[in-house]
Amino acid sequence: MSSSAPAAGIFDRTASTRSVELTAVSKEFTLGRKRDSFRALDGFDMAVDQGEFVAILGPSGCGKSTVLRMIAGLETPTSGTVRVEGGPPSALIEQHRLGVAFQDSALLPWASAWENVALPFRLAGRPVPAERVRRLLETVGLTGFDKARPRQLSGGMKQRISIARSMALDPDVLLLDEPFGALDAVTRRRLNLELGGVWAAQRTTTVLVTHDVPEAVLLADRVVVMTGRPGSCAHIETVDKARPRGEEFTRTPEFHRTVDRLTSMLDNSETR
Ligand SMILES: Nc1ncnc2c1ncn2[C@@H]1O[C@H](COP(=O)(O)OP(=O)(O)OP(=O)(O)O)[C@@H](O)[C@H]1O
Repeated sequence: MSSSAPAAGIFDRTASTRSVELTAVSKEFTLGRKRDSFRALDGFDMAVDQGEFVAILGPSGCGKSTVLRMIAGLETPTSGTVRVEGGPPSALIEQHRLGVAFQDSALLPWASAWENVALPFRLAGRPVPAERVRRLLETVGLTGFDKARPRQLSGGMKQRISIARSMALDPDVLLLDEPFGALDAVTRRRLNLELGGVWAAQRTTTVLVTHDVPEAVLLADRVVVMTGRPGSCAHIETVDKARPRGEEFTRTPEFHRTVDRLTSMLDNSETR
């Protein structure tokens, strides 16, 4: 079901199918008045093919969110390059071809579920296609909640709206940073299965940052395991399992072996 490979060489794929590419990326942050700097990422390489789902696992503080923020154009590398769909991240953002959902669902509190999902169309200055917004709400299981305000919804429902919103403009690349991190284990598992189903139908190129090893193995085509800070790529796991992947996949010995192997890698990763 799954296969391990050393970090080097696994991303040896044709450039024409490549969607996201980080090459020898390092990031230094400046801290405090003395302007001390510290290195968060060191020579990080990653490539994601079009239509691929890649999950990033790593110890706390190893730079996972920084990687995602670079792909989203919110941070720039100190050295190395970040290319998305063949150009700098800014090009994709200007064209509204990037979808983002983060841990805190960041919904507009005064707006209805429907208006929150419609927001990307308004920000892009496009007419809101009511039927598409309705279908997005249906896709994430929120039919009938279109008029509800975020405070009237559970945490899981808010995250579903956030994910529906990130998919609204049918982005070329979807970035998910711990989208289910604040949820209880049962809700998280259910939403994992739902996201897997939605994703299997759309196959949007996706990068997911997560602390949850089963979530990564269930959802991803490949799992990147990072070293401790400064973060680099320690290992890549290919999860070679057909989609859609249902709950039965999570009960297979292969699933548990892969989860155990990646968990022990994370347990052993130390700050360099
Ligand atoms: N804007 C910033 N200025 C200074 N340091 C930063 C900044 N952003 C991130 N860092 C630091 O860079 C390191 C990596 O942060 P990042 O949030 O990317 O890690 P992470 O792997 O996502 O962590 P976690 O798993 O705990 O969420 C951390 O030590 C963090 O404190």
